[in-house]
Amino acid sequence: MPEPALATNHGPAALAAGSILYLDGVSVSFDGFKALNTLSLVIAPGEMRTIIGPNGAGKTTMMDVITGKTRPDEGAVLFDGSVDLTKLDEAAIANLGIGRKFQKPTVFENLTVFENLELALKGPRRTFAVLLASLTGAQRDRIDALLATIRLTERAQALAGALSHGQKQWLEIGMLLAQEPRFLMLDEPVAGMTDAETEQTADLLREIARDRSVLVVEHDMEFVRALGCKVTVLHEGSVLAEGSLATVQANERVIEVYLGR
Ligand SMILES: Nc1ncnc2c1ncn2[C@@H]1O[C@H](COP(=O)(O)OP(=O)(O)OP(=O)(O)O)[C@@H](O)[C@H]1O
Repeated sequence: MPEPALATNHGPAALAAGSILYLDGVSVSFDGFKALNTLSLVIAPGEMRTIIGPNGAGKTTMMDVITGKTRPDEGAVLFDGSVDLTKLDEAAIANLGIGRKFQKPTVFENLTVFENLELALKGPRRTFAVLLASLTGAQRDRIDALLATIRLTERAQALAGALSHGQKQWLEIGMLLAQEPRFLMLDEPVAGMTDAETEQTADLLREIARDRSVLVVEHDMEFVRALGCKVTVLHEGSVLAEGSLATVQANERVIEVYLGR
């Protein structure tokens, strides 16, 4: 039998094969302005990655492309090595196990913390009728585990509306985790949090990244440092630098972009 044509360990196909998320040469234009400009990025299974970059660098557009909200003009966007996300709608992409947390928490303020998680649990009936049906022991255990992960065990019966801003963010992370995502994106999760909450959020994210890939878009450099993962710097829709936080902070081009020189 002849050898397969792609019997190389180096080409794009090989890079994509071992990845959870693979972006190659992705461009998006709005009225001729390139919000993403041949962006390439590879995230490994189980990896946590932070994306930083000045305002307008393309971070939101990149997440919109991954979740199917925005279609790229060109380029490859593959999930799990081979699933072409540019061919799927937002619901299908969410069903693949790609979760996204927006900056502002969106929890049901008039329900308890427990009920919010109950609603979010993976299942065929994600409606309020779920709250009337009794929980199985396994579902109850799952909610208890989620409460522990998001540090809200003590607040399980509190109304979500009574939580602090940081706790609301954790609850929403718990609601996303309830859907068992394989790849979770978070947009500035610690904006508006106290220092103590920010520190706990870094611990929380490191914990959840043990079982899934996590991408964090962030401006808070202390938080980025606490996450301790590889950092990608976006600028004008492309990758400007990539590496440890110390490496990218020492990069001349990164310094120029951030200081506006
Ligand atoms: N729907 C749109 N129509 C026109 N221009 C857009 C649209 N969405 C984004 N842009 C432009 O594309 C560029 C990249 O925007 P994007 O929101 O992706 O950047 P960002 O890195 O998320 O910035 P920020 O940190 O401010 O949120 C910006 O110049 C923005 O004005």
